[in-house]
Amino acid sequence: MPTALITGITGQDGSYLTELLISKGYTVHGIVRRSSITARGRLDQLFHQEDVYNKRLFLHYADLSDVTTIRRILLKSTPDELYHLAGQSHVGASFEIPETTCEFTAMGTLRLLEILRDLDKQPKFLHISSSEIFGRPDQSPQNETTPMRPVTPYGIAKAFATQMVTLYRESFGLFACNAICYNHESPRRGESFVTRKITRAAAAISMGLQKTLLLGSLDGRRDWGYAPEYVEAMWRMLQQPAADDFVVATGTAHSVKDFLAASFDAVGLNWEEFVTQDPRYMRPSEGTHLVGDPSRASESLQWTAETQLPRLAEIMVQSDLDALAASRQRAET
Ligand SMILES: C[C@H]1O[C@H](OP(=O)(O)OP(=O)(O)OC[C@H]2O[C@@H](n3cnc4c(=O)[nH]c(N)nc43)[C@H](O)[C@@H]2O)[C@@H](O)[C@@H](O)C1=O
Repeated sequence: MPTALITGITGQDGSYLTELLISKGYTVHGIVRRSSITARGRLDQLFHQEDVYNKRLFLHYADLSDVTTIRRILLKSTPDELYHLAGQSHVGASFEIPETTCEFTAMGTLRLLEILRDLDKQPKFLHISSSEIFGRPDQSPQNETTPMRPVTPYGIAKAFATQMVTLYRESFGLFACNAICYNHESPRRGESFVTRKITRAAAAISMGLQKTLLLGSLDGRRDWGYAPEYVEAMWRMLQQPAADDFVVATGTAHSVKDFLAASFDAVGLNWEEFVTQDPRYMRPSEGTHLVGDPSRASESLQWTAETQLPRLAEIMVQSDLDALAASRQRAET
């Protein structure tokens, strides 16, 4: 059975992708950044399956700047497929830490490509790119040929990495793909991203645990899909006869206000009574009109995003309600 290596395995996408690959019979190696807190909660279900952890799922410590260790992990695990999901993924934070963002997101990707270039057995490579590379595009929806016009440090770092992946495919013959992913959410989304911040607040307010929700700009429109479906598209990309780039998106844009309405509707509340705008969450510059055209993915991968608003918000709110109820019960016993 095939072997995969995943950078960013402990993240939202990494955990869903690991579950998908394990269910398909893969052996999965994951690279984990060493830090004082080991945030592996998203992989919990797999750790508790006796025939999986340390039998078909192996974790290795390495930082994306640690070339010698990454090379050693690649040489020892000899993966057939390498999914590169790691990086500093918060667009707002990239204004505070542009250098760190470029270090991990841009240079981290280049370093991996350079290691692959020297390997005798080169795995198929998938880089998770982002709609942020388009920034303020001239055309809407965007597809794989839309020119990149990033307007955030994160988007600029992703544009660099995306272009490098294309270069290594075209000039060095690597089987290397960019999954140009639009926003994709789930109950495992980090709480600092707007969707999860909203669904958690809607759940907490409805349970009397929170009074208000502070947000930044409500004008943004995003193409929000469901993360477990997006990792399926990533896997399908590496099963193609030739490497290519694919937009992974629903094709429909919604506003932050739409997401608020769907989430607060799910608990029978009106969001306008609880939301206050706070300049601390405003960004110096924002991408606009970001909505993807997933036609190529639909035609070549037979992939379509199924879950959209309001269902997406309902799934996330229900999960937050369940988690808050469970933690309240633990506190009471
Ligand atoms: C495709 C792309 O998708 C994600 O990046 P993002 O689109 O920036 O996602 P977000 O959830 O941080 O913001 C969405 C919108 O919501 C607005 N917004 C308002 N108030 C708050 C607020 O309080 N927090 C946040 N985070 N956003 C807020 C914010 O200004 C923006 O207009 C990442 O996965 C990224 O890695 C990626 O690649």
